[in-house]
Amino acid sequence: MKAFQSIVRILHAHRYMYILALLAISLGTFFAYSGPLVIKTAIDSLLNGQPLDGSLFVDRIFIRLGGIEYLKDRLYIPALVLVVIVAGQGLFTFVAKLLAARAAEGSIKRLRDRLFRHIQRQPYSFFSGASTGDVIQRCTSDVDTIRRFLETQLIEIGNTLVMLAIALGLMFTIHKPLAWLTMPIIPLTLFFSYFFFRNVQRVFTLSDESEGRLSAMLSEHLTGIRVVKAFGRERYEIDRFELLNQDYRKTTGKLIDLLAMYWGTTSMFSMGQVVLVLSMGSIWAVNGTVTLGILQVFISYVWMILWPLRQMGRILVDMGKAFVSVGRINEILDSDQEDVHTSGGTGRITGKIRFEDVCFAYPRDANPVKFPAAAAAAADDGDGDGDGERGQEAVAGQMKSQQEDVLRGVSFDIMPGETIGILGPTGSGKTTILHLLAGLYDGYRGNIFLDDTELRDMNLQAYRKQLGYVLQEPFLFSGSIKKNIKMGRGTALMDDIRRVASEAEVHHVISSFEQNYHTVIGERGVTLSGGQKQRVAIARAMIKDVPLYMFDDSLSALDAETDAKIRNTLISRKNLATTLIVSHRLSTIAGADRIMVLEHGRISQMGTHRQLSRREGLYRRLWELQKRGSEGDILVGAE
Ligand SMILES: Nc1ncnc2c1ncn2[C@@H]1O[C@H](COP(=O)(O)OP(=O)(O)OP(=O)(O)O)[C@@H](O)[C@H]1O
Repeated sequence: MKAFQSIVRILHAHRYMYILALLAISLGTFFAYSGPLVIKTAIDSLLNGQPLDGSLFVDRIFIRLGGIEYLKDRLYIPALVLVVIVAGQGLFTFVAKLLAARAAEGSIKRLRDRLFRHIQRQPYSFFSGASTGDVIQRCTSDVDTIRRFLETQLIEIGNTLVMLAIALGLMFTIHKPLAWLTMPIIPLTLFFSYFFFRNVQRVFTLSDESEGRLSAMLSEHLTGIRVVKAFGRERYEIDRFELLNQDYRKTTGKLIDLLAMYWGTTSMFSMGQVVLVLSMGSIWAVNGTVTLGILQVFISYVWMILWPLRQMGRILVDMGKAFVSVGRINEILDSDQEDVHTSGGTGRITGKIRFEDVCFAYPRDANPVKFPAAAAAAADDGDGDGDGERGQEAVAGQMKSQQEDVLRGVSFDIMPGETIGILGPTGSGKTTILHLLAGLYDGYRGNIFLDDTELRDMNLQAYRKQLGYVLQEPFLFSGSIKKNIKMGRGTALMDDIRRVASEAEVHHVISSFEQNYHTVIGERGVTLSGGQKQRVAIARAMIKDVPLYMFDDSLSALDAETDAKIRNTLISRKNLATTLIVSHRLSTIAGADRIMVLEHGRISQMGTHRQLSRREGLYRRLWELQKRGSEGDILVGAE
């Protein structure tokens, strides 16, 4: 029922067009049924001389056109009436299909827009738990399943109902006993179709989920193809794909089997029905109980109602699929959007930050959408032995650990314009601090103040516009380098773009490309190295000219010299903006105003390089290691 309501909601904006389409298809059906009636009246009255009793509208038309005697000598007139009827049927069917297609396309466009808008407004946690391939499948394949249903099948449901109503009305007016004989096929087919529909829904859910797993695997595989190649895992991946593909084929095969069973059985019903009407009708015609014209009408009508009745199977298949797809799309649409506190403060921040006893655990099972593909991937331990159980245990264990605090009572103050280096072993919570500061996760305990406003009371959209955040894994969009950098500030001029690119030490690289800033990167363009990508991402953040910058290990792919140059630039911008630099490289953060050392989700040390290099602790140990090694950089974790 919910799925049906959702379909109505999807159609709502184009409901009048759809109603017009239904009206047009009903008129088309009316014309279709009028044809046999004209032939019946011509046979019975014009050829066999029966009087026109006026009980049917066709009789009345014949009387208006001049009556039996007049038309007998002008048989071309009933023939012309037939031509008009056929043309009318064609015209109205065309109009109905056109309107239904337009209404469906319009509704589906709105649905796609709504889905994309909704996905954009999902919290960060949605994406960390999402299976990209599965989400793409919901936005494309599932949406298309609904489009097909709305465009072709929904109107057919209306058409079938109208056809049955008109046919039954006419048949009972013309000859009651023959009309009763035509009835058994209707409940029989509807009853059978209902069971068929239930089964289709069940099997299509399996098939759609199976397709989701296949899409997810494909999307992940294409993203990680370099790892696959580097580890020589092609055979394993091929086997995994073939297994999923086989599963998809199997579930789709079940659907085909169901359809074949449906067509076979309803064919049998239909033939039985035709034989029944034909044999009884012929006996009654021989007895003189029915006229030849009436028999001809009934044979035509039986065929005419059989087709849409049997079509019910196809309609129900598509309806079952559409309901499943609507359910999968609703899982996304029903999930809560990110609360960006639009009513909160939108003022410009100065870059003053205060963490007060902040504790945080990543939310468990944060994604409300069930991703069968992700579950299957989690249960696959990669040794190809199908040992799902151990895999499932691993997932449960992982879930448990996710509930533990990853930040444990973190407190610090940062003044506007300060540069803070954040250092700590892997998993100590460095990125988590930046995540919280960017408002990507709520649910922390304690307080985070920006100036004197708690983050929870700030308008996140307005606040995030004041952040320059360079993520650990820089992502550039397909398009020109200029377009990518301009994402930071849409109004930026070419001079600004060149300036920030120089500051990020990437201008000379871009200038060496034939089309310099217009060089297209990504799928259809130049592939940048890891370090070049990082630098373009840094330029994109720098062009924002904001009071707070956060660099999450963003200089890691750079050589020591470039790293030093960018650091100097950041330091020379001192007092312009507060800057947080997370790094594993000691040299990257040694020049910061203060350094925060994180261990196991707690701040173990905080101070200037001078202070920390003299104090007992992780920083000093690392610093001494560096001094002893003197060559190269010391990376935290290599201790
Ligand atoms: N989205 C997430 N869901 C659940 N747990 C997470 C998530 N992101 C990180 N964690 C966990 O939180 C802990 C801290 O992670 P965080 O990314 O903050 O560490 P980090 O110090 O930045 O590490 P690295 O130096 O390797 O980047 C880790 O144990 C990690 O497994």
